[in-house]
Amino acid sequence: MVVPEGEEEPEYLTTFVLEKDGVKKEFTTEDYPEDTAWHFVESRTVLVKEGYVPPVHDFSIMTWPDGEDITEQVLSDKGYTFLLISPYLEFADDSNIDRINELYDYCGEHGYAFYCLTASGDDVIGRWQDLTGADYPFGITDEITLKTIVRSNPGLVLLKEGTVYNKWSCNNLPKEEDLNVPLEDGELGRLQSASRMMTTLRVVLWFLVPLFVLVFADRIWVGSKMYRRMKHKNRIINLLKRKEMRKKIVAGNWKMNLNLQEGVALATELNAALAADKPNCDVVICTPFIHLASVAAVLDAQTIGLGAENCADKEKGAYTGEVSAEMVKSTGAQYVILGHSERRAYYGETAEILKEKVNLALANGLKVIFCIGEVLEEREADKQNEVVKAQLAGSLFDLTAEQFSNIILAYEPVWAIGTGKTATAEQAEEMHAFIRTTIAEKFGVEAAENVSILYGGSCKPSNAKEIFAKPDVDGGLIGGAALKCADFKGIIDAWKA
Ligand SMILES: O=C[C@H](O)COP(=O)(O)O
Repeated sequence: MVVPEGEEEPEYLTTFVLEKDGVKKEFTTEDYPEDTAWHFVESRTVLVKEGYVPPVHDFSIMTWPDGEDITEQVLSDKGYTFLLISPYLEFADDSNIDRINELYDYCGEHGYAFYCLTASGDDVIGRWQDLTGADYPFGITDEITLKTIVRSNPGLVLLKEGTVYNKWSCNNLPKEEDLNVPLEDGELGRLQSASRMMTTLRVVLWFLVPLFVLVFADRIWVGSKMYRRMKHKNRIINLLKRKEMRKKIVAGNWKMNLNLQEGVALATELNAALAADKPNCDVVICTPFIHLASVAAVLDAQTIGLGAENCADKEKGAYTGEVSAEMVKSTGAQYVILGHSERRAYYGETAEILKEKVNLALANGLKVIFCIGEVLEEREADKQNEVVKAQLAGSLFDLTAEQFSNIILAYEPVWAIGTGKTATAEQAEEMHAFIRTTIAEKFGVEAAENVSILYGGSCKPSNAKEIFAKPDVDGGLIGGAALKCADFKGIIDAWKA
């Protein structure tokens, strides 16, 4: 044992109880008998003078059977010493004897000391040797001391210079593979505190680092969620900004209602109402062919645009009852509705026919209000996007971007037309956003941002404001409510704050 400078070495007294001819007697290291007829019974160590408390104390080893005190030799050994600790060999667990013997062989190979320390008597030690084939040397140590060193019986301690480097219970002895390298090069020979550091490091690596990664990932996720929210918010703001730049339109579709006089009267009334209260949006009325020229005459073209509800898919010629795009244009009209669901359903207008009509209308300088929308069964089958996309593609996707700039789209869910059933503002926005995305994919973002998309289907003064407030809704195509000036104006006024 190395005692630091300035410290006093403590003094211990070890007494040994030996027995001869049935008589027990106590001895110390001073008067330990050389007579081998004395048999060891037990030993006790007591502190007689306090001093430096070494890592291992209250400890002495007398060799067995010679009784040589090797305590100092063991504790000051600069090399490794294994101590197999068994206060009572008679009660020791002998199930790992082979491992202990292997360990002793390992010590022999590498020059490490190995002792079995016990407080058991001669007979017991001898029996243990017979039983286990133990070749290792034995030392006698006080049983209490041994019990305080390790609780397991037997237990194993690795010492170096009086410092305990490692301890094992009998069920957790060094494994065979641990003994493949010298103690100097392996984990076994590391000071336990260093091992604890390694353990701590392992905990950090296996537990804290993943925990940190998880926390970090969680923060990133929260951050990205916030970022997505911000992005979404910004997108809405941008959409609303872009919306400001798009044309806001309220268009009326009189359908097959009103005779000429009624139509002219309604147009005149509307013209006066909007002259008195200027609208915040473009206003268009689409009338039957017979009204066009007369209505054109009463409208202030700066305030109210005029459109037809249809035009022929032929340029001109022997098509009895048809009205060409060129004829529509000649009345003073600037717009034409094409692809209305009623034309598709009742007059068999296919995507191909509509494509012809669109081309002719554009060629004659008309702006086209092109209608698209799904029927109830299609919505119930969740096919609305597919249907609308096909309608767009079937009639408009051959246009150039420049031609497309003269198209106004009108989404009219057929199940909401004239039924009093309105799509919710959210349903409308969802579809309008989808339409805009579809246009962006085909004609580019700029075209998509510029195209006005109107909502049609039971739009009234009472619901127009909510629907028009949606970022992708740019106005309405109004049927029934366009036949009364007050209702139509009420919808137009939805664009006012
Ligand atoms: O063209 C207009 C639409 O078909 C909407 O008609 P509605 O407002 O009577 O439902």
